[in-house]
Amino acid sequence: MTRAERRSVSGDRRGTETDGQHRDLHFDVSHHTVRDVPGTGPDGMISVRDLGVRYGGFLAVDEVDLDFGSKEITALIGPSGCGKSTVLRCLNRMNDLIPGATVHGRIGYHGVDIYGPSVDVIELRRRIGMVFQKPNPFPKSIYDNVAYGPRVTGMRPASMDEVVENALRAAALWDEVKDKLKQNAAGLSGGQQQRLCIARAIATSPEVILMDEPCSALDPIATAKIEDLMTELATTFTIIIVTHNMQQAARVSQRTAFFTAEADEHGERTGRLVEFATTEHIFGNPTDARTEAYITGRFG
Ligand SMILES: Nc1ncnc2c1ncn2[C@@H]1O[C@H](COP(=O)(O)OP(=O)(O)OP(=O)(O)O)[C@@H](O)[C@H]1O
Repeated sequence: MTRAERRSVSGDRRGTETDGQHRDLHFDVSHHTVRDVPGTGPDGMISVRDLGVRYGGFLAVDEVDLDFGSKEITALIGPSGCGKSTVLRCLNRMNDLIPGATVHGRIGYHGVDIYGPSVDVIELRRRIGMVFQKPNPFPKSIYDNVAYGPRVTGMRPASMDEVVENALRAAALWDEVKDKLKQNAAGLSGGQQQRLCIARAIATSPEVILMDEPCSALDPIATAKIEDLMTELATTFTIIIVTHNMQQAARVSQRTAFFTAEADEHGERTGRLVEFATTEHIFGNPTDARTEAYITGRFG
């Protein structure tokens, strides 16, 4: 099937649907046991085919094909404006929240088209959580921040205290906050707040955690802690991270996707995937000259 044919099959998806419209719809991937899949390579848990995104008339990114494997860390890198965050946001349909954003192509999650008509977007985002660039805890207690996701997604754990403790332990924050769980999260340091946001994402038992430049607002010590944490989390979760920091991509990820945006004859800069390979290959022996120029600091 050609790209054009695939596009007409999957069609354009408006980005203006609200979560509420999908609340009654079921997104059932429970028969897939991804935790049994060895994390040795892209196993197609998430497969992106011919993905493109428009913001109004502007084609921000196009023709993206990627496969993400379970329990590994994939880094999305490239110069500013090449569409890394846009692609990341498509993976749990966060672009639905941007008025005027339209998505075409296909994203399969355990073989289910996440833009399909029967997908429950709330459930999708429970399974594919997100951590943002700037730590954004809610103006609530540490405990309530972590309990928030399980509460709003209707999880009924036997013990919420246990869910909160486990998530905070997994985010390497428990020891620092266990005696002040009722205090407001705003009192934590930036690095602690970001680990709290990771705990908040973990609390809903996701399979995948998307991270959009999670360390860019942090100092080097807090960054090192989050990087260590990512490596630890990847034994349980699949992590996809957007980062500007190439050393970080090289340190933490097993696979790297390099994007760039070159102006076409009309001057429109559409982001495209240049190369997707093991991190070792991308940083040691890239195939494309543009990748090499970027990782050696000659452009971007
Ligand atoms: N909400 C939006 N509305 C309109 N255009 C947008 C929006 N978000 C992103 N864009 C545009 O889409 C293109 C890709 O942006 P995106 O943020 O995905 O790139 P990026 O590679 O993540 O950039 P950066 O590294 O600077 O964060 C850019 O030209 C950007 O200006």
